Amino acid sequence: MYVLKNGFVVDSENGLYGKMDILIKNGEIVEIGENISINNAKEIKIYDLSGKTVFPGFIDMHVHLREPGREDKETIETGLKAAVAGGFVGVAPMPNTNPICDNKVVVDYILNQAKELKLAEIYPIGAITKGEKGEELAKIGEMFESGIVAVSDDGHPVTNSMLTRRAFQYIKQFDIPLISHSEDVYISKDGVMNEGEYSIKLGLKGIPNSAEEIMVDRDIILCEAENSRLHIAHASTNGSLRMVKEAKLRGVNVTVEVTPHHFTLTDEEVEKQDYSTDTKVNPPLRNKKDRDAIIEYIRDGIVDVIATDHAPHTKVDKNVEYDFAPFGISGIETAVGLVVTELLKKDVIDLNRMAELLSINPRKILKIKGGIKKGNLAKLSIIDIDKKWIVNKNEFYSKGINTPFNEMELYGKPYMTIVNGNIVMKNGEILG
Ligand SMILES: NC(=O)N[C@@H](CC(=O)O)C(=O)O
Ligand SMILES: [Zn+2]
Ligand SMILES: [Zn+2]
Repeated sequence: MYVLKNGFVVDSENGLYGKMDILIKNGEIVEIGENISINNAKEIKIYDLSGKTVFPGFIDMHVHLREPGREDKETIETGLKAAVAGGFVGVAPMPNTNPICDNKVVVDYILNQAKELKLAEIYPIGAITKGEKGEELAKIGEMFESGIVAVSDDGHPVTNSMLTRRAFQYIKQFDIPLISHSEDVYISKDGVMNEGEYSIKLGLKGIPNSAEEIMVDRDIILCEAENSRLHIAHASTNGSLRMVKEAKLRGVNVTVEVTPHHFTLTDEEVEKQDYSTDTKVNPPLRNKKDRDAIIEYIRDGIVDVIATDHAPHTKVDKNVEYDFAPFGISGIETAVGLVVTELLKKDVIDLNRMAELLSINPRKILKIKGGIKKGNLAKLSIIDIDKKWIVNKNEFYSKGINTPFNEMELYGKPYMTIVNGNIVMKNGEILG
């Protein structure tokens, strides 16, 4: 039994906003209130959270954990350590592992690994198509029985529109979303960065916005026609978000996420960082207009979720010419700092909206229980909002140190992560 004292608690879903104590017993929240009186004080451990903000546990609904198959890039264990260090109580890993998570055996394996570790919780995403090959539907029904929360072929689009239409029809019975990696591969082919001023200047092949937007449009059309559920992954352009907004206004069941790297950086970074392959990501860092548009769509409520698309790679894989490096940024340990620095401190969002983007909305989309409420298991992200810190990739728990944010000064450091009542991270230390 322990009590979290004097933290500033933020959870609009449960009408909480203010300095409060939270009493936790056997993993459960048993009391929330101002100055909870503690009778037999000796048996109760007290954590003073003065100056810290207590959020309902953050869920990162888009990560790549690389296990099974590429344990040199990340394992479930290193990925979940990185998650709790980054302030997340749960993550949804994408199925582009080896083997692909397209059947119940892989889903069960992932769930079992995570259960033993007792770090962050894991909510697997199953493939839409067998082997993410885009040829025939995967065993979505049996994966759902095992516990997948969504389907996606992330890493690739499902190019065949008829097959995508069938997927939209099929998932309706499970009420799970199809998460779209929106990319027209004929348009993006061989591209390595955003198409524009900088791709020309740097002599690199560009990926235009249209490669993304055509598929966002297609998937909205298919979702609307089938009255199904769509979630757009890593939206990076003004056009993508404009189409999502229009679809939402029409009543289409579509949600959208953006990543910290897309709302923070632009394609200019490829030049600034001297062709560092840590700036290479899919979709690419876009121009300033698109970056500013993303921020406006976060401000006006159209963006539902901030997800990291945590994509760890080895140094060996990244340490090649720009053209040949894999796409991806290791992002789960810098996400909260970037949200605080780039959005909260700049008044794009407030504390309530931050809880919505990182906890309430991802839970709604994936149907995960949570929230700061009597009787619920304690899943909490406790953040030191005003703490300044400097990103040091060599201190990452993730095996992937492929970050374009190294040495950046940020506000907002995760202080404590509580999963099912267990304090799994405190002050940067993982407590097993
Ligand atoms: N985002 C990336 O640049 N890379 C992801 C794949 C993906 O999210 O599409 C990866 O798996 O490495
Ligand atoms: Zn993707
Ligand atoms: Zn991804």
